[in-house]
Amino acid sequence: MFNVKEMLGVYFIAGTQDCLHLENSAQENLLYILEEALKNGITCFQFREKGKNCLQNEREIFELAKKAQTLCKRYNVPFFINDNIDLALKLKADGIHIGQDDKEVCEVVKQIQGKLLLGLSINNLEQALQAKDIEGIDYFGVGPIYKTNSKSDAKPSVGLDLIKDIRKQNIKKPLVAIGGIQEAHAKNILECGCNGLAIISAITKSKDMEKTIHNLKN
Ligand SMILES: Cc1ncc(COP(=O)(O)OP(=O)(O)O)c(N)n1
Ligand SMILES: Cc1ncsc1CCOP(=O)(O)O
Ligand SMILES: [Mg+2]
Repeated sequence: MFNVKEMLGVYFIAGTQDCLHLENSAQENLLYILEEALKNGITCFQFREKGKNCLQNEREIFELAKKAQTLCKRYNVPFFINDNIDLALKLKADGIHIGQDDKEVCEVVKQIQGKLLLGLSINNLEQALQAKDIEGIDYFGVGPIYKTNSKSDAKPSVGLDLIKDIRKQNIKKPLVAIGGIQEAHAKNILECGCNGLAIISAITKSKDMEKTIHNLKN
């Protein structure tokens, strides 16, 4: 239903913990920022309720995710869940994103039975080589490319070399870069062979969403 390479273009990720800097409640802020981002052309959204100050109550998380999903549906933008496979299946999300420290990827492929698109985080070339032929993985999230303030347990940043190395190995999976990405980085990253940019703070903290998303796309 969605074209994966196109979907990765401007891939926005957020949860309430990323939206504490505005006036209203973090939940209202998240939905407000998400709708602004949708209006201005993000191509994918990942609901990632995680880290310091995130919601703890399962019911609240479910209800908020559902509201975010309804917004994404209105704009025909794919809706992903981070980490929580049960939540993604329950909501009939479009996709799930998992990392190297989450459930083993082949187990996830089996569990989701083709019902969800699947993204896997890649932090080094060995991981990419290991996962390159696994059917059912739709894309790799490669990074952190630069230093990030949005994930306290992020791995050391890898720079653009990892993207170049993955493409030099002729790995064909769609790639989205993540970690510390700002508008000014977009051109360089895409020229290294990435299909898109995954972003938290450059969007949640943007003072001009239209300009930010336009610059990330062009
Ligand atoms: C698109 C995308 N790429 C990478 C990540 C990071 O996933 P992970 O390494 O599992 O870390 P957490 O996000 O779960 O803290 C991502 N979420 N999305
Ligand atoms: C979830 C995640 N995984 C690797 S870096 C990162 C955070 C990206 O956030 P930002 O775009 O604010 O650096
Ligand atoms: Mg994870």
